[in-house]
Amino acid sequence: MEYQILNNIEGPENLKALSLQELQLLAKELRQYIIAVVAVKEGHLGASLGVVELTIALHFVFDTPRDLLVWDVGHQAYGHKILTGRRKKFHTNRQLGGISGFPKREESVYDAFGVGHSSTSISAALGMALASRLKGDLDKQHIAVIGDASIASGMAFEGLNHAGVTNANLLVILNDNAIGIDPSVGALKEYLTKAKVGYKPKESNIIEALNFRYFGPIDGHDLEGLVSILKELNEIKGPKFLHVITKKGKGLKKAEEDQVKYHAPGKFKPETGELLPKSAEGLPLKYQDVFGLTLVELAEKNKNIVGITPAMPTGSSLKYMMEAFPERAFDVGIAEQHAVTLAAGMATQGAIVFCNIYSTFLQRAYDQVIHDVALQNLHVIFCLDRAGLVGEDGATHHGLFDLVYLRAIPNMIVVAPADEIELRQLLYTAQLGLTHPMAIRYPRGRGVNVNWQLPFKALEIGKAVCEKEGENLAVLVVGSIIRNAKLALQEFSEEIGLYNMRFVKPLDKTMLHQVFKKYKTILTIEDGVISGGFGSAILEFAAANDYSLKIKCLGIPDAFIEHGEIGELQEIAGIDVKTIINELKSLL
Ligand SMILES: Cc1ncc(C[n+]2csc(CCOP(=O)(O)OP(=O)(O)O)c2C)c(N)n1
Ligand SMILES: CC(=O)[C@@H](O)[C@H](O)COP(=O)(O)O
Ligand SMILES: [Mg+2]
Repeated sequence: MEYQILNNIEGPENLKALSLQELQLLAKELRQYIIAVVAVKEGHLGASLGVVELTIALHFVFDTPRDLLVWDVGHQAYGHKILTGRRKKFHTNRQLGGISGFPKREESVYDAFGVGHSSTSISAALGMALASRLKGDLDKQHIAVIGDASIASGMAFEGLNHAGVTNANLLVILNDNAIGIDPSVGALKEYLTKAKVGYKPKESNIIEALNFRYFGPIDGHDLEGLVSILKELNEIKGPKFLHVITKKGKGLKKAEEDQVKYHAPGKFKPETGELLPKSAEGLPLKYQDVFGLTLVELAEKNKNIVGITPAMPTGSSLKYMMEAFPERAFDVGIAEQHAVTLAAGMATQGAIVFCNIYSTFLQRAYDQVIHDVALQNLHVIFCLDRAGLVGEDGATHHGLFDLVYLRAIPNMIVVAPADEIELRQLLYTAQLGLTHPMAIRYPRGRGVNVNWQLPFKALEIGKAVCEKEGENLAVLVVGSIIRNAKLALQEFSEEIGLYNMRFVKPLDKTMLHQVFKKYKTILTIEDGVISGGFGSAILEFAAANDYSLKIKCLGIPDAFIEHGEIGELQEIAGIDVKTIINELKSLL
């Protein structure tokens, strides 16, 4: 396809002179360009396709970057990136050294706020609006574009609640496509669905009740209508709310028909949307599926088992339990804080709750983990998927802090299985009448064993495994990064011992005393931040017991790690096989 208009767009200033007809052609080309690049380079697709017209209309009407535009989550901002000077770089999206898959302040002045985690846009845009007012800048617009799943999160409500009493120059645009990654849930979603079909009793408009002027719902693919209403809104001061109806995946039939799959579909044929076959035959299962399928097995045997996910049934594979036991598995929407306290409440009543949250998203519910779960020593089982480096989603999504923030909490058991079989056995162990909260963290992607469905066997809490005895040097590892350690050790003979420590808390002190008495040097390896993590726990153990061995810790250094392939990022962080080999050589 030729990009007659798009090829001449170096920034939003080039949009201003275009006619409506040209803007409509631009929408077609922009959509086509996103499809062409994402088909080959992968990434988030459906969300960006759905906001093509909205993106063009926003940059056409508003004076960006002077007017400040905040995209919630940011996975829908590909069109925004392309129109704001990154068209030629778009093919590097999410690759090492390339542009980020999410808006990022250091990447462009048009990216008013860095995003990745949901529901921050209203607070951020409100903050900007209040700051503008303090500076006397009263004409500037501050715009938050937020999806129907993201607006149902607590943070978004908090922002709306505050904005409604501020008179700030804030425009909240609800991009309502009735779906998150999975179908949206909750009473607000039901309300919005009714609003779409014309049920709009003014006196009970939830948005107007919060002191916003409400506009809509309008068709988010009608460029002319969008331009017209945005021009009107640009003249209105104070908090205002525009309800826009769009279709996720718009313009690619298959993406419209299977919106869950095409949220981030992997490679596909750009002409048809047909997914390129990816054979999984003979490959180990993904960790998430081992979690999901094992949970169903356990739930079949134990009726007290309950599952919770905050808006990630597909990504976490809790969907299997939702299908098998719909009354015992809950998708609570993007509500990590609620998910944790809900789990705590259930646990007080004897439910055995598996609360599955991506490691990075549990950060949002830290107080709930401490105050509602751990302080009351409730038996909630946190299953933290996507722990460690996640790859192309980058800094916002890596699960690198969990070992640190969980290890610090009294009563918590913190464990990182070495592979998916250990994950299965830990899930089994976790529901056997433990009296503490427990966090099981495991990585994105596939495991290492084809036969994962071994008979259930309880693993002793706080017990490490000696994989291999050595002579001078012991390598202590937690989690699936042990794979790199095993590969590295193939380069050496008998002198190096290898220990799968499994538990970060409680540590296997008996094993550690043996190790510290036997070896001269210790190397710890983890795929989390070094400061305060597993290696730190070993250093603390050594100090507490007056051991003066040489201890070296490998893990993620004190810096945010960008996006790229996991192997590339491991190299940057210094936890790849080659770096481990070099470390071992220098320690021997
Ligand atoms: C705090 C947090 N939890 C979960 C996610 C994972 N996530 C990314 S996009 C998304 C769905 C967003 O849906 P919506 O806001 O409706 O936007 P759409 O994809 O429909 O454009 C979810 C759950 C996240 N980014 N942040
Ligand atoms: C935008 C977002 O937060 C999600 O779409 C995330 O990218 C999902 O990650 P996984 O692909 O690991 O499920
Ligand atoms: Mg949505």
